[in-house]
Amino acid sequence: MANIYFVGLGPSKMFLTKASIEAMRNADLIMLDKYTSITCDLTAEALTEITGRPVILADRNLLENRQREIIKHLDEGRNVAVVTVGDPMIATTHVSLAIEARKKGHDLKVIPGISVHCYVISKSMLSSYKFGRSVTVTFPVLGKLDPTPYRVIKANREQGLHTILYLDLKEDAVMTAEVALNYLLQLEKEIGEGVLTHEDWIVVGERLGCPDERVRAMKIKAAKMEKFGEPPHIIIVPSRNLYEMEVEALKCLV
Ligand SMILES: C[S@@+](CC[C@H](N)C(=O)[O-])C[C@H]1O[C@@H](n2cnc3c(N)ncnc32)[C@H](O)[C@@H]1O
Repeated sequence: MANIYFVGLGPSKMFLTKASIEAMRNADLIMLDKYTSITCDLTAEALTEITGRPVILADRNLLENRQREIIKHLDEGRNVAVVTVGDPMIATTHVSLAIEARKKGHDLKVIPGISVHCYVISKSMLSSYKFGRSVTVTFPVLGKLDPTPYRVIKANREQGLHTILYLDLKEDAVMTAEVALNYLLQLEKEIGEGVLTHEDWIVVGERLGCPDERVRAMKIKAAKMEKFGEPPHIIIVPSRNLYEMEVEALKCLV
């Protein structure tokens, strides 16, 4: 019987918690999830330096399809920490590994970290009670855009809710805010239900938690001219029925 820790690291080194460091130090082996998020400074080397433990980079294939190899470490008595940038259970795919390990009788410990989800809500100063379902803007497949983000923004707006847009991450491509915005405006052109207009506000978060972080509110017409910095980026599409206080808060981000 061994322990499997699912550890949230937060967005960058300075947001590591005591609890996350302690959990990693209790592990014999650290697996750093390298595919569900990206960060400016939470490298394998940085984690080894902080914890003194060996760190391996874990890709989607290992964490989703080769779970047996991880369970084998546990069966042989080694404690494993699966560590994720942000929170280990928010907008990630680690639950199935957690369930599998638990079914095999291993001890399951989840150590929350500051998720980009919470981080951007806080920085936007929009009402946290008014966030609806979040969604990922994905790269086109065979030249075709997935309309799901458009549909989700529409459904949220119909209920007066804000939408968080995660941007696609692939081994070889990271979606920027410019690209995501182009895709959304292309969907508006194709579907034409007036979900996104040039007068709508968006909030764009760039490199949250890093020294060069920026969180800015702008109208879509201005965002189209904007050059954003290095990724990762995240976007909020606020509802159209903003409280007066929310409007004032957005003005602080202009
Ligand atoms: C699927 S979410 C992973 C969420 C992660 N489990 C967490 O709790 O933070 C990954 C997406 O969030 C956004 N993101 C992650 N970290 C970010 C950061 N530091 N700054 C801006 N956007 C970020 C990007 O759009 C990225 O593709």
